[in-house]
Amino acid sequence: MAELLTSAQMRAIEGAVIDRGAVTGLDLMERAGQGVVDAVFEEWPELARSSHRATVLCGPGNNGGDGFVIARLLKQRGWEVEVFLYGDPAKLPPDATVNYGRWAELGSVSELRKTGAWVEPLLQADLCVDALFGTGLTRPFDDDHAEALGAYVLEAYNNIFSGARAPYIDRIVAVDVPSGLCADSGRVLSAQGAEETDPTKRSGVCFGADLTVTFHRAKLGQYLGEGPELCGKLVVADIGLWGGVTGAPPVRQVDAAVLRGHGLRPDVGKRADQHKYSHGHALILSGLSGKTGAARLAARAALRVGAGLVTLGTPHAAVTEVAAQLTAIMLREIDTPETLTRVLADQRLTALCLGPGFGIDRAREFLPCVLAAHRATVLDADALTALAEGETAFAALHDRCVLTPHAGEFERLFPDIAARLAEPPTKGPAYSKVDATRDAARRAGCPVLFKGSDTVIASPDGRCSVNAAVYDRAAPWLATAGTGDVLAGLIAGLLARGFAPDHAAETAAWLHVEAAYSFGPGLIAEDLPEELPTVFRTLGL
Ligand SMILES: NC(=O)C1=CN([C@@H]2O[C@H](COP(=O)(O)OP(=O)(O)OC[C@H]3O[C@@H](n4cnc5c(N)ncnc54)[C@H](OP(=O)(O)O)[C@@H]3O)[C@@H](O)[C@H]2O)[C@@H](O)CC1
Ligand SMILES: Nc1ncnc2c1ncn2[C@@H]1O[C@H](COP(=O)(O)OP(=O)(O)O)[C@@H](O)[C@H]1O
Ligand SMILES: [K+]
Repeated sequence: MAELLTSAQMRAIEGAVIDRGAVTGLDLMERAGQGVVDAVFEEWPELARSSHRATVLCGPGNNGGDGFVIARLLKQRGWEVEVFLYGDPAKLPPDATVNYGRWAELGSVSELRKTGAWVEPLLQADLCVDALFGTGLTRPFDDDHAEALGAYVLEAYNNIFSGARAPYIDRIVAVDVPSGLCADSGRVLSAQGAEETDPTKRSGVCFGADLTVTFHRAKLGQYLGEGPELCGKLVVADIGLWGGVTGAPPVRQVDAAVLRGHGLRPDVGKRADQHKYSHGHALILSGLSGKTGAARLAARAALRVGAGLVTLGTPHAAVTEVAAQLTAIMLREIDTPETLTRVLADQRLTALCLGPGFGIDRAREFLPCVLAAHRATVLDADALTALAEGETAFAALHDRCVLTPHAGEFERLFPDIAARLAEPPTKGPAYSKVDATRDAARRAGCPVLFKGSDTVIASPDGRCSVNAAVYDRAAPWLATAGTGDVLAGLIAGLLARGFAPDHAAETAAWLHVEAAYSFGPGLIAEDLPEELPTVFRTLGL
């Protein structure tokens, strides 16, 4: 299980190991610098074959200290290295001071001045090392030096509005975190209101990288928001630390191991002595004629993910349309909440899905009955919009529900939380999608799955995981109509099988991306359920 750390958690792990006397901060800094150099040569083997030119930008903290180590290690390999320091050498923290001194025996340190004397060497270098700020970033680039850097980065290199990257810096490696990016939130810190007085500050500035080498464990901000785009490629270097997060529940990255823990494995998956009712029965409520596709997608996904039976609850007027397109999925006429209540008397119906293509008016009408049934329930799409309208419905949510909002639905459901998340992040650590989803789950009293390429799943007790479709799992072709309906169906199918709501959400989110990734570009929502058998085979199920 991979934990994604906040800056504070990383500091605590480092502090605990140092306090035990097992290692010194100086050792860790040396290993960190070596880890970056190793990763650079792994990524760009051509740089390892002969000596080259590097420009190293060091900041005022230990991230800068790592930069001095890297400068020394490259110099010792015969590289031509120029080092610039942003800050006062007399104020460097102790380990960085030692490494400043060691570097000073080999080369000079220039001040990272407002005049931008460092820009030219940077452009001519074969490698630029960004060791300005790491996990200690507390505010945006905000003073004179930073202004020059900011203006340069903004104009020439990495304008986060346009996403434009400078074509002329060959290779940029970020030490730990791209400078300017908040390691906890994946957001670029920015000065509030600055754009009104100075156009160069109209947004946050971040030194986007081609390669980011982080230490011990990945940080949350490398998987959230703009983090993946700005990190480029992410490598985690082992620097000999151990131990995980204590106290608050850690944020986990959903992976195959997490899924096996949730029961998606051969021995407790499906056994030969079981029959279809052992695997539960999901009821997916369908919309009116012309809107039934979404529920059919969800139903297909529920069946493929292993629910023993799946029934589509269909309004009378849509029965012919739906029936014409079903085979293994069953159909039941459900026109009113009263009929639904009668249908739900059958306790073998183990999970419900309300929302996809359902219609907001009908969702408003059915929601109280669905919630009163106290069955494991996915609320998606129109059900979320209806839920956002009424305090009574919201209060009726129970811990067997799962909410699956995308950003727009999240904003309707939790306007104050969304507003906080939308505020410019002026201080580090900034409020993150993880914080927002945790707050939402606490308020709702049930797991919330907040969609996106950085999907976050949180439970009311603070447990939280990230299922990010980024780096080598990027599947941007998931952004196509109907994939959300498939996700809702996957969750419903897993709920029907008896998965706990948060486990169902995590498992479904992971399989969803895995199926998309396995299918590849050209994917449409219909393909997702059909790709599941391949994913299961790959998992050895
Ligand atoms: N933890 C570990 O296990 C290991 C950590 N290691 C390395 O240490 C790094 C963390 O070091 P760190 O804590 O010294 O923080 P860092 O990112 O260098 O910056 C802090 C300095 O910047 C300043 N500052 C902040 N924002 C600013 C701004 N906008 N503009 C101007 N100044 C600003 C801030 O000032 P202050 O907020 O105090 O005023 C402070 O002086 C970590 O990322 C990794 O690379 C490895 O060596 C080995 C193992
Ligand atoms: N760029 C992306 N990378 C990975 N997954 C994405 C991306 N964009 C959207 N998704 C996923 O696709 C699904 C879209 O769901 P949703 O917004 O409800 O769409 P729809 O209502 O059309 O089904 C979500 O699971 C979301 O996490
Ligand atoms: K950095």
